[in-house]
Amino acid sequence: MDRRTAAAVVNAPLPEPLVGALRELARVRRLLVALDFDGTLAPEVDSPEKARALPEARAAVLRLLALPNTRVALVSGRALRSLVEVADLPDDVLLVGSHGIELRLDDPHDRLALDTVELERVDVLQEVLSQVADSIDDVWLESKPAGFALHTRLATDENSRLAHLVALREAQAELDDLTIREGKNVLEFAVRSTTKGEAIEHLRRYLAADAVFYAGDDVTDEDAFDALQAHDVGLKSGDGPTLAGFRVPGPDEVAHVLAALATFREGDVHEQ
Ligand SMILES: O=P(O)(O)OC[C@H]1O[C@H](O[C@H]2O[C@H](CO)[C@@H](O)[C@H](O)[C@H]2O)[C@H](O)[C@@H](O)[C@@H]1O
Repeated sequence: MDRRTAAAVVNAPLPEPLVGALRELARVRRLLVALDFDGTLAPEVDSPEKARALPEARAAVLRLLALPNTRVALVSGRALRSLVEVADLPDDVLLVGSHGIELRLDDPHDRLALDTVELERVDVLQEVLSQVADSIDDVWLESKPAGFALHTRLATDENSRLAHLVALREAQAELDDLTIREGKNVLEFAVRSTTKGEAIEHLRRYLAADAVFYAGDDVTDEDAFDALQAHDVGLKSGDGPTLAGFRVPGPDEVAHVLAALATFREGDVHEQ
């Protein structure tokens, strides 16, 4: 799509039911805006460290952050450290990393503490999965505090399938009760089982939020959509089955929706 067509798509009016839902949501007293990062705020790229939120999405997030009783959280599969780097947002953005395992809320000293058994299991996982990544072309391993992501984005379909098969077989032969998640060109292994849905429930309680907006694009975001309640709004970015109430084609349109939510909420604040 060329830039003019893309601009026309993004500036196209949002569907009326979505606009109505955003207007309603903008009126609640305490609002949580929870956002997945890759594929939602940031277009997908080959190197995870190069991913950045679209400028329009970042601008909308900053507008939301400036509003009273409005908190923004990033809820990502990335390790917290990686999320902090690529997101580059102010410290009052709440962060959830590793699909819910890591949290950085308002206390910057909060740290994930794995017990000895978990640490040993991470070591075993590293040994097994490194061997898989080292033995198959264009497959690489991303390290996270409680596990690993086996990336196959640049591998052939055949090598990607092979990497998944061998990694599953070898990891499960060594360790039981692993949490295994398949995402976009990635297979993730963790020694803890927390989900993005649990993270949403935790954030809702932590903030005493009256309603939640959640946007996400991948399979693990479905846990978050599943945790939404009747008065919340879920927005799926891109294709694939979803529990979300609304869908847009991708990050450009997510940015448009966030800007609309900011505009409605700014209007309501001025009316109060
Ligand atoms: O929950 P998210 O914020 O969407 O994070 C999910 C995974 O994102 C990253 O991988 C994905 O995005 C990369 C950059 O666009 C892409 O190269 C890769 O193919 C995707 O799987 C991240 O590296 C993972 O750790 C996250 O779990």
